Amino acid sequence: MSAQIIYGKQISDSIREELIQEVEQLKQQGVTPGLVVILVGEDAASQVYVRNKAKACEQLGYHSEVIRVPAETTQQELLALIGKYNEQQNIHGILVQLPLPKHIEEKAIIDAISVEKDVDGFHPVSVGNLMIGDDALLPCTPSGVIELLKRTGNSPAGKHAVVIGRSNIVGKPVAMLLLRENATVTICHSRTPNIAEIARQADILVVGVGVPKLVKKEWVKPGAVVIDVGVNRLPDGKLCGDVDYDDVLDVAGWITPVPGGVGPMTITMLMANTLKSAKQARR
Ligand SMILES: Nc1nc(=O)c2c([nH]1)NC[C@@H]1CN(c3ccc(C(=O)N[C@@H](CCC(=O)O)C(=O)O)cc3)C=[N+]21
Ligand SMILES: [Mg+2]
Repeated sequence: MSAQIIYGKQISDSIREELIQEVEQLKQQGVTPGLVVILVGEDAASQVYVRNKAKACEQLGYHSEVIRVPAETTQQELLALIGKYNEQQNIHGILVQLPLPKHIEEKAIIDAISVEKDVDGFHPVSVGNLMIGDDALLPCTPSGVIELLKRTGNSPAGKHAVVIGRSNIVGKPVAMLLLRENATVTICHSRTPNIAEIARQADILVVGVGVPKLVKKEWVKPGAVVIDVGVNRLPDGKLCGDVDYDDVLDVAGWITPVPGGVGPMTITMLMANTLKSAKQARR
């Protein structure tokens, strides 16, 4: 028996088809969704993501701007740039690619983005809205994970979901969304002594830690849904997840590949957030 593969790329394509319909309606009302992506410095991995985001904007007919500034850009200069786009009417989403160079305080940058345009869902107010359950722009990777589960018939309700990783961009928000979807949620991290044992209790296992091939078949309950959020660039240039895919394939019931799993969904949810923000800006 081999796991069913969750083709995030295909699911992402069909969501984009749905979005295109909505974009056309909005455009008839005179509004074109607009996204600006700001890239500080020359990080090679970031270049790929930024290119994929621009491609998605083109596919959906958004207005998109990619602003590349040098690694030496000061925090003050970056804040001024954000201030400009906060005011700019044709821009509905602002994404500053992380990580930033060390001399820039990430928190100051995230705080400066207007909540209405926070399409990453990283602003403290967005995070608070997520916690409370209010309508918010949700972080893209976590909401992509939920979409993958729902659209493959793996609704989290009543399931035991185990999240490995507690980052602000993946672990914590994905745990909160799973809770909102009525899963019973356990969060494991680097100081959890018996991770494999806990992971093996999961009906849904979500892994986002940045350790290539950490999760082996002994960590997985037969038939479990395994969602791999890891995007690790190996020395040979290949992408690899946090799950040892080949090892886990025969045990899991469902599994996301890397690439082609969660990654494309992240970008599609960014497009969905930008559209949502553009719709809200009409009023
Ligand atoms: N402010 C901010 N927001 C982000 O959302 C953000 C960020 N900073 N910094 C970097 C991470 C990483 N990230 C990815 C997006 C798409 C793919 C993606 O499309 N992956 C494809 C393949 C890409 C490839 O081949 O390199 C896949 O998995 O199939 C991966 C990773 C967004 N991030
Ligand atoms: Mg992926």
